Amino acid sequence: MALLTVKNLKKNYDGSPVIRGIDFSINKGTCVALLGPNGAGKTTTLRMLSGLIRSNGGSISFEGLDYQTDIRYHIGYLPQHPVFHSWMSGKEFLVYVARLANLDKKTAASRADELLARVGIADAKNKRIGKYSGGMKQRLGIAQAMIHQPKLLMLDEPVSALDPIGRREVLTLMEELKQETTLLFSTHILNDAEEVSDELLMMHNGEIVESGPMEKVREKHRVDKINVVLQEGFIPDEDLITALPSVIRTEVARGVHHIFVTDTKQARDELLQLIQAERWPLERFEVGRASLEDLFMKVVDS
Ligand SMILES: Nc1ncnc2c1ncn2[C@@H]1O[C@H](COP(=O)(O)OP(=O)(O)OP(=O)(O)O)[C@@H](O)[C@H]1O
Repeated sequence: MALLTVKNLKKNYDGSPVIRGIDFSINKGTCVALLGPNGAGKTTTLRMLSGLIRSNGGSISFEGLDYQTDIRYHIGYLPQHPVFHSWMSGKEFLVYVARLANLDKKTAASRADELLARVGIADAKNKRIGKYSGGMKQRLGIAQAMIHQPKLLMLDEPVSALDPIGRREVLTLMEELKQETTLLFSTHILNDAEEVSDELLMMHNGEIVESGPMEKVREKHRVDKINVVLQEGFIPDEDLITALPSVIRTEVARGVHHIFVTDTKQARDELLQLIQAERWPLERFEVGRASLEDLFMKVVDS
């Protein structure tokens, strides 16, 4: 059974639809990226799932229970802009959050220590949060979301505001956490979705425009292309390339000829024959894979 099922979920703001009747489900043990540009409706969706705001229609169920039953206890949520008391230490903050989640004093302290170690900031547990780096704060935020051992961990844009080091720290932590819990995170950064998640929910203008396992989605929107790099300074006759039966069009960027084709196998043979016959100084030849960005553009344009 799916852990979370969403059916025809809607949200309006000031009478205008922001979430336009979305459907999806999340299976236990998966890591799902809710991917979409700014304003697509990701935060609004996560806020409805976390029980922070009400929907204007549709249903959300968790392990078969509808949201009339309070299922918030099963969900951990890290908002896009978490607020911390900067004068508290990391440990004090987690104990405070644990007490709010109804854990007794002793359990709260041991759970705080366990989580500080889990997210890799145990050494800084007595340091004031005001002195933490962005990556450390985000890791503390994830620990906060996990305090009550939720079955589903939801993170809203967990790495968007971080510098490269912080991003790496948090992405590595997410890689580890996805082995232990079901994870749903939102992002507008295609690479992050690609790196961490197994499944995609692509959102655009309040709708889910594509969803499914990463590889399946890739396969469905496959763009066949071959990248060719010739010796620097050598300019081939582009017309010879576009005249090949399997070639649709070509683009040249930073010395790489991106050749979009109908059939990669046939195009590979035709291109290699041409390069050999014309004695072009070949440096690199690779059968390309569409980037997630190509894919996203294709999905939202179609
Ligand atoms: N409280 C609100 N009142 C009115 N409109 C809102 C409110 N919250 C969000 N919106 C609007 O709803 C739409 C979706 O916003 P949302 O924050 O869910 O998108 P998002 O995909 O999370 O984007 P971002 O990454 O920029 O936060 C936007 O047009 C936004 O302006």
